[in-house]
Amino acid sequence: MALRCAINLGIPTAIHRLGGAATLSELHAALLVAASKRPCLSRIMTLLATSGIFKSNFKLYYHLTTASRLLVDDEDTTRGGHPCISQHLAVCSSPFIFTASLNLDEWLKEEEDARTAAPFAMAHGAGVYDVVRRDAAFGTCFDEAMASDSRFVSEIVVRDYGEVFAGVTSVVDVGGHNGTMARAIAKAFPHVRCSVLDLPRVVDAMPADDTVDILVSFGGINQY
Ligand SMILES: C[S@@+](CC[C@H](N)C(=O)[O-])C[C@H]1O[C@@H](n2cnc3c(N)ncnc32)[C@H](O)[C@@H]1O
Repeated sequence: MALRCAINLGIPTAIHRLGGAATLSELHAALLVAASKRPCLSRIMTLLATSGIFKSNFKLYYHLTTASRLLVDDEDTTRGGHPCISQHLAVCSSPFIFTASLNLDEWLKEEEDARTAAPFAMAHGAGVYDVVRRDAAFGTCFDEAMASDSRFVSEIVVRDYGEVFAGVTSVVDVGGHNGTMARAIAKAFPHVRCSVLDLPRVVDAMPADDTVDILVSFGGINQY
C-alpha cells in the first residue's frame, strides 16, 4: 500500500526529475502532500527505503534504486525506451485485485473442480474480464497495465532470448492484447510471421498495420 501511495503521488518520477536523489524537503515541495501530513510522508519513505524501493542516505537523501527506476513515468525516459511498470503495479494493488487477494487462503483450501470460483470471482461475483468490460475505469487501468507489462517484457525477450526464435517461422501471441509483444518480435526477427489473438473488445482497439496479423477470438473468456 505504501508502494501504491508512492506511485500515485509520483514519488519515483519526482526523485528522477530532481536528479535521482531528493531530500524530504525537496519532495515536500514537489508533491501534493498536505503540510500537516509531512511527518507521515517521512514514515512512508522510511518503509520504502527499508524495502529496497528507495535507498536512504541517513534519511537525508532518498535515491532511486534499480526497482524504483522502473517506476519512473517521465516522457524523457519513456521516449528513450526506458520501461515503466507503474501502471502494472497500480492494477496489482487496486481495490479490485486487493479484495480478491483476501480470498487466497480460502481458495487454496478448496479442491479444484469446474465449480471452483477463482479468488477474483469469489470477491466480485464475476471474472476479471467481465469487470474489465463493465467498469470503464478498471478497464482503462487494466489495459494500461497490460500495455506497460508488454513493453517491459518484450524488450527483454528480444534482447536476451532471441535464440528462442531460431528456426521459428510463425508465432501466435494468444491473449496478446494490443500486439506490443508480437510487433517487437516481428521487428527484431523479420523471418517470423507474427499474429495476435485476442477478444473482440481488445482487437477492435488495436492499431492496424502490416507488421502483424490480427485474429479475433470468440472463445470463452479465460478467468482468474
Ligand atoms: C493478462 S492479459 C496478458 C496480456 C499480454 N499477453 C501481456 O502479457 O501483457 C490476458 C489477455 O488475454 C486476453 N484474453 C482473455 N480471454 C481470451 C480468449 N478467450 N481468447 C483470446 N484472448 C483472451 C485478454 O483480453 C488479455 O488481453
